Amino acid sequence: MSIAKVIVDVPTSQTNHSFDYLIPEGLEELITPGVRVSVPFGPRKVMGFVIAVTGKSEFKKLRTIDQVMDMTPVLTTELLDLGRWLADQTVSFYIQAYQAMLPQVLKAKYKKEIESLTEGDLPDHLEKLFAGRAVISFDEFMERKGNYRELLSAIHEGTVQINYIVQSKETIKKVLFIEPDKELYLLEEALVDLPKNAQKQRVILEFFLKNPEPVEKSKLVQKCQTTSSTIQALIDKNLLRKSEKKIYRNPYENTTFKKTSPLPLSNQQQKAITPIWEAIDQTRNEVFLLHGVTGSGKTEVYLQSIEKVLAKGKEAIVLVPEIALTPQMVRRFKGRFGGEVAVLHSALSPGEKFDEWTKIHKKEVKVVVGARSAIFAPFENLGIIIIDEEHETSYKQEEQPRYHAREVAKYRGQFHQCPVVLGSATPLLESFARAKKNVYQLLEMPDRMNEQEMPPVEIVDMREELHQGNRSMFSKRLLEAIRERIAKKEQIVLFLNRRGYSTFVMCRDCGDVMKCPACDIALTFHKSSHQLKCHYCDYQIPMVRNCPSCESDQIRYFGTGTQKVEEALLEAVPEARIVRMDVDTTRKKGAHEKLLNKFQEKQADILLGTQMIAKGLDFENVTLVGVLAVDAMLNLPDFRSSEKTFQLLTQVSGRAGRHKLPGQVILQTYAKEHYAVELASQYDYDQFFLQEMKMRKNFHYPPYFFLTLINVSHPNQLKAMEVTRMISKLLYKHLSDAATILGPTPSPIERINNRYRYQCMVKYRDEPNQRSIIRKILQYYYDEIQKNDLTIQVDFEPYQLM
Ligand SMILES: Nc1ncnc2c1ncn2[C@@H]1O[C@H](COP(=O)(O)OP(=O)(O)OP(=O)(O)O)[C@@H](O)[C@H]1O
Ligand SMILES: [Zn+2]
Ligand SMILES: [Zn+2]
Repeated sequence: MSIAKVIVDVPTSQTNHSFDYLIPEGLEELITPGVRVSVPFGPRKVMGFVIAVTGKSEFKKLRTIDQVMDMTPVLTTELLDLGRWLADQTVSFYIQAYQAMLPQVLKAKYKKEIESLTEGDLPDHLEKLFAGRAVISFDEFMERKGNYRELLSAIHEGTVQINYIVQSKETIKKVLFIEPDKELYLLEEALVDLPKNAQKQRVILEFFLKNPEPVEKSKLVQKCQTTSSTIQALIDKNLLRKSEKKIYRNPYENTTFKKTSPLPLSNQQQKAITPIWEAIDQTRNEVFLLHGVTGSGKTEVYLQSIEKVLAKGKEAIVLVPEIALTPQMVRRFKGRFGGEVAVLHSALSPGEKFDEWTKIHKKEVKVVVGARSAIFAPFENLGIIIIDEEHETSYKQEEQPRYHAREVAKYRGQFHQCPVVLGSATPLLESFARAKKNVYQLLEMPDRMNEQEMPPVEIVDMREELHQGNRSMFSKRLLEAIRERIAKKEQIVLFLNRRGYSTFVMCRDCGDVMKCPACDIALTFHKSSHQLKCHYCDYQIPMVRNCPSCESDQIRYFGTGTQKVEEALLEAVPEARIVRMDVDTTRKKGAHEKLLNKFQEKQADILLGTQMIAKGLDFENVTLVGVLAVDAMLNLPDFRSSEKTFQLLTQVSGRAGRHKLPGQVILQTYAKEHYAVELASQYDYDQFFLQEMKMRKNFHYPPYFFLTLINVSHPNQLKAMEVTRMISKLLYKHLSDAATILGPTPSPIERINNRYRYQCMVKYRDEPNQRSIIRKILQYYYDEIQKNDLTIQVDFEPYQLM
């Protein structure tokens, strides 16, 4: 008796364990761990993942698996274990973890078909089923009681394959091909016999005599300047035939990638890469922190590390933040490794993502470059994992399972005994601290490739501007510099810092920002109550009229949009040709690339945008980078606001003067003396690290303490508050005395979609029981979550504190 242990697609705490099902006869070989099945569950049929197969069960009456959904496992045993670990770490359901590892399309409904790949005969039963056809539906195979064992061995031999036919339109791309239906000499004869007036048909036949391969119909029409009816006429004569092919939609199809070869490494690159190469050679797991300034040539180090891995027949995962996954970036990897590379990012349609994933699953590629979820690429022989811009917050998933790709990378690195490389010009404080303690091996690349100094940074004090009567958002200095570059036909990147929303209160006269005395984060202005509140603890004061430091009445809250900036800029510099890049202008697919191309081809002088232009861009002609309002980020109610500001300023500055022309950076701020601004302008990461670590120590933040953020929301404000208070109480009671529980307090964004949001936060160093306590709390509220519209989110080591 064979029994499968199945995790069913019913995400509740009662069902968060495996269920035993009988494996029907004949399916024993097919049903292996990692395969999805359809099983009866209560009155319904649900999908489930087989996680193990055993010979016995402690239950007497077992139901039987209804159908098998995959012919080959979609999750490897490594990923099955990883999913379990992930669910435990993030206090989510096993099913959520498994689903997170697969492309969206596999969660939807789809049909399967079996395609014959052989010219010769298939095994008996199959041959009969196929009856000369190239493709049959899987349903037919089931209905006619096909032989699974035969099918499976045919799959292993590669004589048939299973195709997933996804029913949403955008996910399939079938292309019509035309090819000769007769031997070539017969085509030649037909050509001679064609009537004189069949000139158009003649062109097509001549084409095929020269190129007898199947050709896409649309290309044929184009190449022969012909029409469908002419082609059809030849098909009717049985000279040509149509065939449909499912092809991989290659999102970069129309881009040609120039083949690049490895560059001779600079001294610092050589020094950095040697220990990575050694780890690859010795099949040894180690985490490297590659700290290299912008333009130091980190990417080349990645490329040549991967080359080594490929030479050993192994595979590589490269993670790049979503917004840095530009065609420029993709080009660097495809240029070096060509068809070995799959690209996974969110701008692809579900179908395209599925195609890329399939290439990985079928082992047709050896390198994947992608955003966060690419960390789950089902490779089985990993030789390296690289995370570029490791400090980026987009590596943390902000829904269940709330995992961080870095932690998953470390897990997989250990499993495969391969190196994990974290690269950044501004490593996350926690990572740098680990490197200092030798938990990670630190690799430093302090110099730029072009051996130029980093571009000089000029800080403009916007308070001064105001005092001199300039109330606009551009300083005189910045406008002057912009005009100068336009006159010289050089280009400008203007960066508007506008992350999230800005409700901090600042004095425009002296730059003072209202902060919580206990938590050192900016207070948030609440319009409804006219109060200033801290979002970590419950400190609050009435909104002030005058600045407590300088008495000025120029105290107000802050924020502006890119569109407004564009208008103002055009007024000030009418000759400027501006490309604006923000969420609005890049909504359409391909828009991002188009805008960048426009700028690249110098059809614009100024690239104006938000964070999406801060990273990865490399334009030769950019000599000026301007940052309009540094302060918006500096004053987010987030203990990482200084660090994020430092990172962002460093990244933005890194866009200037990357090639021959010298660059310059102008930062506009009301907080000239802030250490994050000052040290960023000096590119002094080490000093920033020391200063920031002091703050973290004083106020008990990471890396000295860990945080857990619990967010409760409900349409009724009192309810949300009450539940949060109860949770705080329970945590206080069950955690150790060394843990601090802050709150309950309203979340920085107090209400979303008419739901009130409250939060509490745990600061702790070591609470081994925390996860099980939180699981119990969640179970306690289970009914209310199900029936009473309550949500409770738990975020371990949160990155978003809104
Ligand atoms: N060994 C080398 N020889 C010559 N040129 C190189 C070499 N390595 C890198 N470069 C070039 O130097 C420039 C900067 O390198 P790269 O973009 O890899 O730096 P980076 O550290 O990844 O920068 P960023 O963090 O800003 O993205 C690129 O134009 C790259 O082609
Ligand atoms: Zn003031
Ligand atoms: Zn506070």
